Amino acid sequence: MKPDLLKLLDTTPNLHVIVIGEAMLDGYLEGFSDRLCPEAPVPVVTVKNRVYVPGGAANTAVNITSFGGQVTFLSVIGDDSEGLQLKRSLLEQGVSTTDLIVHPGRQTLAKQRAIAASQILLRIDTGTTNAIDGDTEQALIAKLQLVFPQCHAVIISDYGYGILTAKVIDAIAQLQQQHPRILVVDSKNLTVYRHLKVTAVKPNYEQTTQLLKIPPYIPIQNQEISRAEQITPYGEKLLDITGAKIVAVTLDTEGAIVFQGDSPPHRTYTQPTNQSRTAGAGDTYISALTLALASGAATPLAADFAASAAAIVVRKEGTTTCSIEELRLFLSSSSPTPPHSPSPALPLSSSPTLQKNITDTNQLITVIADYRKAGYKIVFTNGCFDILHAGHVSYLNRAKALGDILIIGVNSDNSIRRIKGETRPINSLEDRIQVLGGLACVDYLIAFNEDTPINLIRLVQPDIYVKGGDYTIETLPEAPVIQQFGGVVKLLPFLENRSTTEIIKKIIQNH
Ligand SMILES: Nc1ncnc2c1ncn2[C@@H]1O[C@H](COP(=O)(O)OP(=O)(O)O)[C@@H](O)[C@H]1O
Ligand SMILES: O=P(O)(O)OC[C@@H](O)[C@H]1O[C@@H](OP(=O)(O)O)[C@@H](O)[C@@H](O)[C@@H]1O
Repeated sequence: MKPDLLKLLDTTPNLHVIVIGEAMLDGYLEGFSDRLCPEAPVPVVTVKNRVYVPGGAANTAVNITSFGGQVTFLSVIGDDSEGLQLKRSLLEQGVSTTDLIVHPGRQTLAKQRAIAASQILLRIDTGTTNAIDGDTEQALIAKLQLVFPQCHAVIISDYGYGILTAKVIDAIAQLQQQHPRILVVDSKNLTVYRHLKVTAVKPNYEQTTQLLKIPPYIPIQNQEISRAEQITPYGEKLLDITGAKIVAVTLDTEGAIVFQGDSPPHRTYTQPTNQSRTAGAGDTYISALTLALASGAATPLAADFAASAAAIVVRKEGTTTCSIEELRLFLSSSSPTPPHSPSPALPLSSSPTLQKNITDTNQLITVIADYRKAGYKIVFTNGCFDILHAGHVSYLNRAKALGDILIIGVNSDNSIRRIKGETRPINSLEDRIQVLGGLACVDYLIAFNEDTPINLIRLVQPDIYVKGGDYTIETLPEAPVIQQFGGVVKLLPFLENRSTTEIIKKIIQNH
């Protein structure tokens, strides 16, 4: 359970958000390709299915609606078939098109992808990209003036295709002075919004390096630093360049890093989806961030909310959104995924189950602190888990059910040798961690080399410490330590006739 984040879901439906920016029509032409074009060495795609969805700023508007918010969508489209299709798609997704200005002199922006065998082979962009004319500008400003005083928040979704002209930006600045609102900007050129002193900006990594005029990070062997590490020292500079109160830098597979005033940067992590074919994860992120800030959430909570929504959409294909129900399910799920899953910078091996393995106690402390802040109950247990059997699995599932996050201290090979003799363990620490990591109930694993887990327990300070076997509270050496910091000890009996020693005996007898 993530109580604070879940509470936000109750407030977002009451919010009215203006989205202003470039409406696009995203097209997905899906088919197959079994030959090359005779005129040029390019694949011929036989289209079997066409899907059209709102894109660009229109995707942000749809995202607000899908979170249950009320949206006024301000944009300019052409009087053409793409414009008609876009209106239809917006209406299908519950976004009113009454505030869309149709300008016969413009061609609606459209981005059509040709897809075969799940690969985007080509994107064709069409539409007018120069600035809107004076009359359209005035009409847009008039609409803004009408709705601005009634809204809770404004999102500027500026792809640089002519809607956010200097006059429109100035009009927003004036309105913001008269009726200060949560004002969040996603723009390829954030510097032009500096004088607005906006609430938040959301550059992605590429835009951030451009803002900072630093070269994008290219990994060099043996000098691996993450993009988050590269950007972290620039928090103050980014706040200064953009004039924003909050700068949320989204880093695709690395999650996001959020800067605000003198507070330490707030980092969110994501489960990297390397083959992600999602378009508009940034649109989802900014929509959720804006709604959370408009609900009065503190910045770290708003950032976690946005990261959770983005984590949902990146599992989907194409231009897509996250519904309030999906988010509720995600946030209620007891199995932790982003925003708090371990950083991809952790020692990963080829196996995803090893992502649960923490080798650095500082990392463990950070992870636990984050969960605590969000109101989670930490359960801790420890053991050898050599040759995992049904008794272990049932025990661990019951341990997990006692709280939210299950952390296991796993005895190192040396500590098992000392406790159980030279012939043990049968399986190495790496293998035991790999097997335990495959269990859905296990959230984090950390090895310990001492004979008892007492030092680890002092570090974790679990809400609930679980121990199996024949102990009583009186005979359990860890019990006084747990009780010292207010934790609870739970003793769970093992299943009968299930033990690693029994398995070893059986193998020796029968084979
Ligand atoms: N491939 C991915 N795997 C996991 N999460 C992702 C991936 N791409 C994006 N995200 C999530 O979506 C957020 C916004 O995505 P990003 O690509 O940084 O922005 P934009 O879409 O604006 O370029 C990220 O902060 C991250 O949480
Ligand atoms: O900026 P260009 O490439 O010209 O046009 C925008 C597109 O790249 C896509 O950008 C995505 O946003 P994200 O940038 O993924 O958040 C979404 O808004 C899509 O709907 C949109 O088609």
